[in-house]
Amino acid sequence: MIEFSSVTKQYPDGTIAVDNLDLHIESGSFTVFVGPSGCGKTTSMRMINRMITPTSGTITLDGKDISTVDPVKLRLGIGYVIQSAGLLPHRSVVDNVATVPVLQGTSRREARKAALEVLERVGLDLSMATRYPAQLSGGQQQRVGVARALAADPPILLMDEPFSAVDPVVREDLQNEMQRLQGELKKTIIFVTHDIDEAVKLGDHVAVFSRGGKLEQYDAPQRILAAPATDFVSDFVGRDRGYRGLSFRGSGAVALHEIRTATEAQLPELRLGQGEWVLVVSDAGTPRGWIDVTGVEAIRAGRSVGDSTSAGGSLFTAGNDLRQALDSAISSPSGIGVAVDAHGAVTGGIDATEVIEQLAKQRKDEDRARNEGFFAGENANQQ
Ligand SMILES: Nc1ncnc2c1ncn2[C@@H]1O[C@H](COP(=O)(O)OP(=O)(O)OP(=O)(O)O)[C@@H](O)[C@H]1O
Repeated sequence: MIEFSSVTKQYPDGTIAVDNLDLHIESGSFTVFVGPSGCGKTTSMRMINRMITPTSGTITLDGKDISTVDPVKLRLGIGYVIQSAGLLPHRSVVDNVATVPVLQGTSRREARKAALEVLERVGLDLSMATRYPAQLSGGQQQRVGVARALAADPPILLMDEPFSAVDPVVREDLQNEMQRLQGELKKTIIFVTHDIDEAVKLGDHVAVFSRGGKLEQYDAPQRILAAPATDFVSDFVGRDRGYRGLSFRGSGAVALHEIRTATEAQLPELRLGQGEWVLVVSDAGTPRGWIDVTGVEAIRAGRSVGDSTSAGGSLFTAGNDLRQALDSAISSPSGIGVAVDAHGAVTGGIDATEVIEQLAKQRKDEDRARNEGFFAGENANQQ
């Protein structure tokens, strides 16, 4: 457990980077510090491993004031990942990861063996292990950065904008990997980002800071989206926060309906009315695209299947969240979102109104549960 008590950091030029911060971080939690540039996220994080010293206030780690702990010893228990990965350019990937364990006295052979295991754990192909950092992509370097921070198995991991320098697709991969890793490792992670989407995706707790180092809200991500505590938070999380909040709602209870499908071989024989759509599938049942009456006529006139079908929308898997289900429906040319199984085969469809009905039902159930809780509490008080 990490506890900030009335922590302020004022730099010598008078800048107040962190203003009277009180924060309680549970062991094993994934806490994200989010806010605009210059709001004191990095300063707050670096005070935890004593790279920066608070001007006033105390930080305790499992009840012990960290200002009384030798910084070198303290940092042995705190992994640190930064945006540029910070790898040593003249050491191979495996030796970069083995650096800290070797410094701690592990033999080079043992440390390398362990390093390979950690590299595998963060999803890096082991053929990269003998390369030098410059021979890796940005995303691969970040994986090595995470592996290096994990190599000494520290209970705490500090991550300062680790994924902000890579493209959006790689970034999503790294975020998913991080979620998977945390599911396995259960470290105490403090993660800094200025991207609210990243914050609510990764964090089980999110701390929103505003300029001047003020903590505006510290809450579960769904609460940050559903009930912003201040105007600042409401502006910061953005206008489509309601839509983004759908990602915290499971789609499991939405019944899928059957979708009319056809394989390429069946297309010339299709009889469709105006406004009707059929999903073209491979022999294995995976979606290829949508076709309507105009497309079928084009095929009969000799056009290729590719030229006669409309590309499908996004896909979702039963059990994914409502945001994915809704996105699938509204991005689909037919208005029907396509659900697939783990092998990519179509399992059914959903339209946007069904998603919204499910949302309304979940909210009604929540209201009922809240009211029942409230009246139960009231009765208890009367007794
Ligand atoms: N060494 C320093 N001396 C003076 N001011 C500093 C120093 N380091 C940071 N600051 C200032 O303190 C404030 C908080 O900086 P900090 O880096 O903690 O913010 P941040 O939220 O992490 O920003 P970013 O997202 O841009 O990294 C900023 O106004 C910054 O200019």
